[in-house]
Amino acid sequence: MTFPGGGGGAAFTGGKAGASAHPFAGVPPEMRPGVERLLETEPEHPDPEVVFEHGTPDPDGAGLSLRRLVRPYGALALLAGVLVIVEAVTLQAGPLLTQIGIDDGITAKDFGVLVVVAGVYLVNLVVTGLTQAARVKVTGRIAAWVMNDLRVRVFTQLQRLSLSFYTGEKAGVIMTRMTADIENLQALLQEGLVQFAIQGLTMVIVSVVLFTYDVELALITIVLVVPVMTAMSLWFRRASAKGYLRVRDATADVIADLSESLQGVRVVTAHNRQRRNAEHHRQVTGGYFDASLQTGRINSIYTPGTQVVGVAGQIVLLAIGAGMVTDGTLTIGELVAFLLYLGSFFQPIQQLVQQYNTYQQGQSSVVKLRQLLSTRPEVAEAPGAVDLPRVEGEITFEDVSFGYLPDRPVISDVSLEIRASETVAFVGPTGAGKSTLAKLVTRFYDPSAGRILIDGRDLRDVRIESLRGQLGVVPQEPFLFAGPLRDNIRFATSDASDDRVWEAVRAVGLDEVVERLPDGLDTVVQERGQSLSSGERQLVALARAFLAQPRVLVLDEATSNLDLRSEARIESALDVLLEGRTAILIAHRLSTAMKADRVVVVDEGRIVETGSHDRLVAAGGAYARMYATWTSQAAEAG
Ligand SMILES: Nc1ncnc2c1ncn2[C@@H]1O[C@H](COP(=O)(O)OP(=O)(O)OP(=O)(O)O)[C@@H](O)[C@H]1O
Repeated sequence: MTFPGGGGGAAFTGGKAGASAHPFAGVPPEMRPGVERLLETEPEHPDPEVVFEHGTPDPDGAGLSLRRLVRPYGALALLAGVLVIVEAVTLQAGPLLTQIGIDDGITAKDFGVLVVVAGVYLVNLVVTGLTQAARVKVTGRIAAWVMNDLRVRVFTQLQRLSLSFYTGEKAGVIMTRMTADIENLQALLQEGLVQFAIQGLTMVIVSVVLFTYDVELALITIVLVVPVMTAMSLWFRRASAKGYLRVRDATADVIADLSESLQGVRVVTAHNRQRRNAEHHRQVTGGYFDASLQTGRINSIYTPGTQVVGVAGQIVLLAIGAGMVTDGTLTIGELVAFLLYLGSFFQPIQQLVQQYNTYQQGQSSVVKLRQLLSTRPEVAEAPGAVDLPRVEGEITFEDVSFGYLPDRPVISDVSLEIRASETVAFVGPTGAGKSTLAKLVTRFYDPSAGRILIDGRDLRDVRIESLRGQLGVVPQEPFLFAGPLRDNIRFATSDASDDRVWEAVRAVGLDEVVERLPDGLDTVVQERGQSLSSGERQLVALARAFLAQPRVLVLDEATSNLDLRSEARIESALDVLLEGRTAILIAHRLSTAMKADRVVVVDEGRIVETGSHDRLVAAGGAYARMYATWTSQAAEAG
C-alpha cells in the first residue's frame, strides 16, 4: 500500500505497488505468509496525479466546480443517484402500506392482507436499510476521493505561488482554505447534495401521492400551509446565509490569530505579551461566539416554527378529513395515509432549507478555492524557457528597477556586474534594498524594468528549477523542519549519502554539535528549529548549502549577536562555503564586508559606491563614514 502522494521511497513499501522491488526485505521467512495475507486485504491507493509546473496556475483551477470535481468518479456518482432514488421511493412506501392495512385488513377484517402488508413492510424496511447503508458508503467514498485530490491540488498550487502571495496574505487565512473550506465541501459532497436530492425527490413523490389521494385535501394543504412555510423559509435562508458568512469570516480570524501567535511565540514570550494576546484572542473568539449565537438563534426560530405550522396544518386537515370520512368520501385508511404523507411533506421543506446552507457554504468554498487555484504566480516561467546549463556564476544587473507595490519603487536603475567566483558584499542602511536585490537574483520576484543575467542569460528565459538548482540561499533566520537533523541538512539534496552529509557537517564545523546531540544526525529537531541555538541553526543552514554545492550563493547574514566562538566558527564555515563560487553577502558586520572581494554600498534603492574595502575607505565616501562609525563603536565596546 502506498499512501496517496506519499510515493514509495522506503525499502519496504509493501502492497502490490512495492512488489517489484524487494517485497520482503527485512521480513523473516516464517512471517511472510502472514504479511502476504495482510497485504491482500490492504486497499490499493494509487498516487494522485500531481501536475507541477513553475509559473502556471492549476491547469483547471479557473473552472473548478462541484461537477468537475465529481466527474472522474462519474460511475460511482451514478450508482449513488440510483441508490438515492430507491431510498426516496422505499421511504415513502410506509403510509401506503398503512392505508392498505387499515382499509383492506382491519376494516375489512381480512387478516391475510394484514400479514402480507406486515411482510411487505418488513422487506421494505430491509431494502431501505441496505440501500441507505450502500448509499452512505458510496457517497463517503466519492467525498473522500474528491477531497484527497483537492487537498493535493491546493497544496501543489501553494507550492507554486510566488513569494508575493505569501507576503500579501495571512498564513491563517491560507490555512482556512485547507481546513474549513475543504471541510465544507466534504460535508456538501458526503451528505448535503444527497440529502438535497432525497428531500427534493420526496417532495415530488409526496405531492403526487397527496393529489392522487384527494385533490380537495391536497389543494387545502397547499393554500393553508405552503405560503406560511415559504415565507418562513425565505426569511430563514436570507438570515442564515448572513449568519454563516459571519461564522466563516470569524473562523478565518480565529485561525489567523492562532497561527500568528504560534509563529511569533518567541516574541510573545520575550515581550510579556501572553496576557494581552490571550485577551486579544478572547475578543477574536468572541466574534466567533457572537456569530454562532446568531445562527443558533435563527435555527431556534425556524425549526420549531415550521414544526408548529406543520402540526397546525395537520390538525385542520384532520378536522376536514374527519368530516369527509363521515360523509363517506374518504376511507379512514386514506385519511391516515394522507396525514402521514403530510408529515413527510413538511419535513423535506425544513431539511431542504437547512441543506441550502450547507450548499451555500460549499459553493462559497468552491469560489474561494477557485480563486486560489487560478491565482497566477507572479514569477512566471516563460513558455519557451530552457534549462540553464551549469553556470560559471557571472551575474549582471542591467538598469534594474523594482517595487513591491507599483507606486513605491524600492530599487531604482541598478546596474552591476558580478564576476564568476567573486564575493560581493552588499552594505548600507536598513531598508536600503539589499535583501531585495538578493531576492531578485534568486527570482523570488522579477524586476519591473531592466533585466538580470546569469552567464549572459536573462533569468526570465531559463527554467526556474534549473536556476534555483544552482543557487544556494542562506536566509537570515534559517528555518528547520520538524524531523531528523539529517533530513534538514539534505533538504535540497534528499538523496545525499550519509558520507556526503558528514562531509558537509565537518566542512562547516557542525561536527562538534552533531556529536554532542543525543542521537547524532538522527536527532529530531523541532519545527522551526527552536530546539537548536541560533548559531547552530545557522551552521545547519550553511551545511545545507555546502551539501547542495550551488554555483552561486546568496547569504543574508544573521544580525543576531553570537558569542565569539560561534562567530568564529561561522566565519570559518563561510570561508569554506565561498570558495570557488560566486557569492552575494548581505553584510551586517564589518568583518564580513571586509572579507568580500568587492563592497557594494546600497542606499535608497541605488548603488552609491562600489570597490574593495581598502579603496572605499580611502575614497572617504559613504562607506568610509560607515567604517568610521563601526570602528568607533567597536573601540567603545572594546
Ligand atoms: N514584501 C514586501 N512588501 C512591501 N515592501 C517591502 C517588502 N519587503 C521589503 N519591503 C520594503 O522594501 C524596502 C527594502 O527592503 P529590504 O529588505 O531590501 O532592505 P534591506 O536593505 O535588506 O534592509 P535590512 O538591512 O534591514 O535587512 C524597505 O523599505 C521595506 O520596507
